[in-house]
Amino acid sequence: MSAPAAAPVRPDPVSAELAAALCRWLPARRWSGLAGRTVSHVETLAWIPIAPAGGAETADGALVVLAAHLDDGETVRLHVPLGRRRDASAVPDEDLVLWTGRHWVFDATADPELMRRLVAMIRRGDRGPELVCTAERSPYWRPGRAATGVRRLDGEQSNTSLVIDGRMILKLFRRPGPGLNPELEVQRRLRADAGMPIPALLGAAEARLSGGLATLAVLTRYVPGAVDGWHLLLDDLAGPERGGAAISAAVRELGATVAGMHRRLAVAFGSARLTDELRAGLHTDLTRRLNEAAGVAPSLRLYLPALRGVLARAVAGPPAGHVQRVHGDLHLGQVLRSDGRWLVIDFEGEPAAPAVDRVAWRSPWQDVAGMLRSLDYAAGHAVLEGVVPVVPARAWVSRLRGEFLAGYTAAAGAVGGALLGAYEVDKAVYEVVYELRNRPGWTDIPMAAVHRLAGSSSRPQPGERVSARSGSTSSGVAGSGQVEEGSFSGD
Ligand SMILES: Nc1ncnc2c1ncn2[C@@H]1O[C@H](COP(=O)(O)OP(=O)(O)O)[C@@H](O)[C@H]1O
Ligand SMILES: O=P(O)(O)O[C@H]1O[C@H](CO)[C@@H](O[C@H]2O[C@H](CO)[C@@H](O)[C@H](O)[C@H]2O)[C@H](O)[C@H]1O
Repeated sequence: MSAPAAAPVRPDPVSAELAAALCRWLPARRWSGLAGRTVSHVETLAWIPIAPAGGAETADGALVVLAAHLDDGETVRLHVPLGRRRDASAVPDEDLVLWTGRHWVFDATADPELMRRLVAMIRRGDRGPELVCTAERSPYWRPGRAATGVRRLDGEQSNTSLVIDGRMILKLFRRPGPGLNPELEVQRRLRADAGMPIPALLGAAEARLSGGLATLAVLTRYVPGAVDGWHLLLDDLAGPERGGAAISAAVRELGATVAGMHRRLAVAFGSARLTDELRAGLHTDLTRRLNEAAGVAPSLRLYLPALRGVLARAVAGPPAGHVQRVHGDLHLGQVLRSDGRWLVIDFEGEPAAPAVDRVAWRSPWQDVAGMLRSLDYAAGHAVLEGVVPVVPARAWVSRLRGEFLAGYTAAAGAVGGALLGAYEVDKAVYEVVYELRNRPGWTDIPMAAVHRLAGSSSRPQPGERVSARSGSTSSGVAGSGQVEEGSFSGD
């Protein structure tokens, strides 16, 4: 299906005035990943009008792809859907970009009318000089259901998602890399596999850029009443049954679900035996990531020798296992529990990783390690918030790690060994950097895990403090970066 291409909103879409306003506005948006950085100028790579719906529209808008040039020489590609209205009183202040004297220009994801029009474009399969929309055949498109509204999610997100009428979720990718987005790629490749534990794909919007198509938005089925794993486990930590039979069974099932996901990804994308050569490459890669992380987070330097030892052990011993397409950033926030079933979302890989790394074949133990780290995170967060003391939190992690691994290994028919430990190190140091950049108050959670994973050789004495920012140690009371004996971070 195709509809006529919509006329441009105006001939010179990004005026000098709008460009200057965007330079000021972008760094404060979490999804831009530009906190604390300076955008010196923006360049318009695509300006795709949001087609009118054929009624009495009160807004116009466009899907805009910008190259944001930073004053340090880096250039970041961003998807910034923009809307324009005379009356923007319903638009939250933080979404307003510019008052032109006649109109407000704002983040179009704050505008339900514009977002509905985008969904309609996907449903029709609109195409234009810069646009390719595609719609899947799906019962979830069925008309006649109640229009309950458009709700933008307000949680921490790398992208921006909106729930449409409680039955679809529209995810706008904010950093559209060149080429097919890994999430859309997985959804398309596995759409016919009813057993793949992912929500059904409904459609997508892609931009034609000079380097090829870039994915701007994906529409999938919204799973009503779903609880993500992070909130489910935080609730359990705060509840009376903490680590009881029901949550243990759910976590064991989660292990089996992740194994099933790996099996299906391997069938769809292929796999290869983990040879000595591949293992050596893996070791080089993990060591490079560790060194880079230590460059950003000085607190890691103290632990480098011990952590390098863990990575080296992963390539000792006889090679076993295989590599394949994996999830790449698996954690409890990426799994949804609904009707006694787990579903996996967000196959984009690590938000900061280069596009080529996100789709590279890896050992499936990387995803397993991500989930184990996440169990540790939930406990660490509960301790940080004073919801649960350290000792029961440790016992909880230990128990649920065991359940997850039992579920995974039984379904996958394999055990992780040294490779799993190496991936836990990799994830924990990634998290230290992630938290320093995004949530400095949480940095103690992965730092405690780094301390545990490094073992006793670099262990500070009880009462000695490790500063996550400087890496220096000193005597002191509990505070930022403190690592306690009997840390909560697992067994
Ligand atoms: N199909 C879905 N059904 C219900 N909720 C969903 C669905 N997809 C995502 N969500 C919710 O949206 C949140 C963010 O989605 P996600 O794809 O992880 O975005 P991001 O890549 O920006 O982190 C998830 O944590 C989950 O709560
Ligand atoms: O969900 P994203 O793809 O944006 O992933 C990034 O952000 C995550 C946090 O939102 C971050 O995950 C870390 O914090 C989680 C709790 O908020 C925890 O469950 C994870 O285990 C921990 O890694 C993720 O690392 C980052 O890539």
